[in-house]
Amino acid sequence: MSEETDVESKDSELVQRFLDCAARGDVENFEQLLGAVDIDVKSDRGWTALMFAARNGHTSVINILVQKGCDVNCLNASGQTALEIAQFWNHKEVASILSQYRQQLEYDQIHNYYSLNPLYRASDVRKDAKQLESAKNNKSAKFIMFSKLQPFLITSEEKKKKFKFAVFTLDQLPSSIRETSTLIFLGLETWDPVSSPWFAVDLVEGDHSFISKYYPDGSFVAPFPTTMQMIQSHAGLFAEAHSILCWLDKYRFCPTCGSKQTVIEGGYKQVCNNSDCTSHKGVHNTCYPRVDPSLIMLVLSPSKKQCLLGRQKRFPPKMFSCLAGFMEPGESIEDTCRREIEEESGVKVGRVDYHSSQPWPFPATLMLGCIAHARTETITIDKDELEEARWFSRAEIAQMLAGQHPDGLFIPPSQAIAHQLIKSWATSNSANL
Ligand SMILES: NC(=O)c1ccc[n+]([C@@H]2O[C@H](COP(=O)([O-])OP(=O)(O)OC[C@H]3O[C@@H](n4cnc5c(N)ncnc54)[C@H](O)[C@@H]3O)[C@@H](O)[C@H]2O)c1
Ligand SMILES: [Mg+2]
Ligand SMILES: [Mg+2]
Ligand SMILES: [Mg+2]
Ligand SMILES: [Zn+2]
Repeated sequence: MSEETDVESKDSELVQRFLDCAARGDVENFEQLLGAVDIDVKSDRGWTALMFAARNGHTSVINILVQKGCDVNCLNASGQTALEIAQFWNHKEVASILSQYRQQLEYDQIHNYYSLNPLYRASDVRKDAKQLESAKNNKSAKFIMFSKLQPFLITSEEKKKKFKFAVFTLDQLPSSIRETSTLIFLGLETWDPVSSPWFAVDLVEGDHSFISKYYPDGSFVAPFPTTMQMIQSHAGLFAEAHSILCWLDKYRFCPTCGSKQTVIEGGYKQVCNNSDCTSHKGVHNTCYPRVDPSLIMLVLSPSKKQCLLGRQKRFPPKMFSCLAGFMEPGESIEDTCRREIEEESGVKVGRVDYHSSQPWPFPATLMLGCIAHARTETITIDKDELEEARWFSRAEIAQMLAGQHPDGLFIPPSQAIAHQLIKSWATSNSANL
């Protein structure tokens, strides 16, 4: 047996034991295996530990898994969730726990990567200087670190090959850091005003040895593409923190009069220090963080049998994706979608249906995902934007999704909304699509 297959078989043995402990409700052995395998690892039939525990009504295993941040929404090969399994086998207590999590995640909606931020943003707390100050001194406050717009990440022990933030507590944070750094108020853990507040710390130059003291294996990383491999809840925290920090970094001076600004409201607002500045009068949106709406669309052919994908020059070779473009002032979602498709491909679009959205925090794009229904088929590409664009059949998309396209063509990974748009069409039975 080669070394590699040896490692693989040890891994699969661990996975088997892990799933087996979940199925039997063997909490003691299950907890011991938690750090050794991916918490969402699946059996051959696509069953996770959560599903096995749900099948047999093991409430204690379910509680451990949900608290560790397992994927509650995941589907097995028959398309069932753990909640549906618990309901089917009439395990009421398990079903009640899982449905609470389902509500928290507003699970019936599609949640794209970077959008699962678990915090309550509590704008009332950040707007009240007194409450904000007491949140900063709350003994249960949590702090995540950034330096020069790079997040400080560690590998996740629950989900192998994934990253997460190193989370610091108040007593681990040198008081000098709190005085010199900007603290971004990210939100509270629950609606309860006394629950743990979370902050992102933008570290300035200086002695950061406290970081490596607590997390010697962590590092500051370039956000893209590493943050595409984070546990989902932390990807949501990253999206919030990174967009705000990029805004504070680039908009230091008042856009109205050019004076220096002061950061208030936990990083969510900047005020101009010039008392004569007109930004102090009336409603001014220049002092709030920006979000740039952008459309991304899967265009379906008039027969609905094909979809349109394109390649930008900067894409990795053989990757095709949905067409996309920024919204311009005074446009509706539908207007932007029709204009960008016609500009980039020459295809004329009729109806536009909204699908789902995704924060794209590089620095602050909001991707609005749509299904667009083409009225014409002829393609004339805009060479500045695209290298190639063509129609793909459902069968060809299925090959790309499975990584089995004969020419090696592929689509972006599941974390990209483009992937979700393409997949939902390729796997849908709806006559409308
Ligand atoms: N997730 C995906 O699969 C996927 C695929 C394609 C594009 N995208 C994203 O969609 C977004 C828009 O797509 P695009 O680049 O094709 O847009 P686009 O087709 O509008 O062309 C980009 C050009 O738009 C202009 N522009 C107008 N407003 C802008 C703004 N607010 N910020 C930056 N540039 C602006 C710039 O000149 C830029 O070069 C980008 O953020 C891109 O990263 C995502
Ligand atoms: Mg364009
Ligand atoms: Mg474009
Ligand atoms: Mg454009
Ligand atoms: Zn000003």
